[in-house]
Amino acid sequence: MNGPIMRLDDVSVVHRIKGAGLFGHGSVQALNGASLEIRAGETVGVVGESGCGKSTMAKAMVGLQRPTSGSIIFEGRDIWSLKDRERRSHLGRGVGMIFQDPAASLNRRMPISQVVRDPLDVHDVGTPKERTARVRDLLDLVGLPRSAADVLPSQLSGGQRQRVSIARALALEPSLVIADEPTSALDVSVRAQILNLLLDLKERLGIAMVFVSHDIQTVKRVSDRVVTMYLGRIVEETPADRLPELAVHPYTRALFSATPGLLDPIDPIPLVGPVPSAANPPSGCPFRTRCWKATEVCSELMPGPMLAAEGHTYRCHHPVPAGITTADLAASARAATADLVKEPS
Ligand SMILES: Nc1ncnc2c1ncn2[C@@H]1O[C@H](COP(=O)(O)OP(=O)(O)OP(=O)(O)O)[C@@H](O)[C@H]1O
Repeated sequence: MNGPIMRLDDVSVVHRIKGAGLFGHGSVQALNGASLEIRAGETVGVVGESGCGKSTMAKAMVGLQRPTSGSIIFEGRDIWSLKDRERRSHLGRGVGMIFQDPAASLNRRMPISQVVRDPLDVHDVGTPKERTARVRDLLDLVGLPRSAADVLPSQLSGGQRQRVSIARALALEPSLVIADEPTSALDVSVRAQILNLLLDLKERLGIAMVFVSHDIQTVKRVSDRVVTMYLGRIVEETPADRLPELAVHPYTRALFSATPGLLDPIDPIPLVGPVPSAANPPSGCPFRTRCWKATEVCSELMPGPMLAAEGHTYRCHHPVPAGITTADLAASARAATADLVKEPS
């Protein structure tokens, strides 16, 4: 299958906040007009600073967050137009979710065998005997000893618990796994093991994956395509092997320029000030208040998606021209923002 297995079409999520704003209420646009396609077997990485909407998008894809507008089509069905029960069944069978913190996402009173078996019971898959055998296979698949079946999550290490989460996410043979920071709550020593397990299983089972992470180096390594988000918007979608030097959005360049190990020498592009509040975003392009290339048009108009190359789209009025290195960009950003950016003391 070459077409997308999941398609997001102009998806927005607005949270109402009680007790905020002049009249005792306000809103946060956590996701703003996100459009994205996920194809069978591919890995799409999602990067961006804290609060840019990565988790909100992931939750909408897996059925945990209803969009305020827009549609999400998974395997031919518009998931948010389905009745709750149908949606749970369609997504539950087709999409697995791996959360950041396995300690919080596993029912602490259930023995591991039941945690892994739960999706099979809920979706009434196979006979009781087949379910028991499937749990054994899943524990083998994720490298847990069979003795782990009888213990509680609290009796396992963090890495082992994340193996349980992976087994549970794979129980119904999904075609798509959404992994939201799957290794960041783990000890550094086991992160690589869990990441390698996830990638190995994804490859062997031909699953597509959405990989949300702050760890930009890892995202680049594991992804086919990388989506950059800023203040609820997807601002660039780039084939991973073109990163960082062929990214054309100033924000993608800035984000990657501050990541050790990608450019030698590392030369961070300075940005002005913090990320604005999602409750009160700037007009036009949300990045313009921190962007050294911004002009008047940026405050008036959010740029539409534009095509840089096959599989490479961006939303920017002043994309970085081809051939400009990050070092050149860092120099021009420093010159443009010299009086605005405070050097760290
Ligand atoms: N339930 C909620 N109610 C109100 N605001 C929310 C809610 N969930 C998220 N937000 C806000 O929506 C925005 C996007 O949040 P989200 O968690 O999706 O970002 P993120 O990129 O995943 O951040 P992080 O990397 O820190 O997990 C943030 O401003 C956040 O404070």
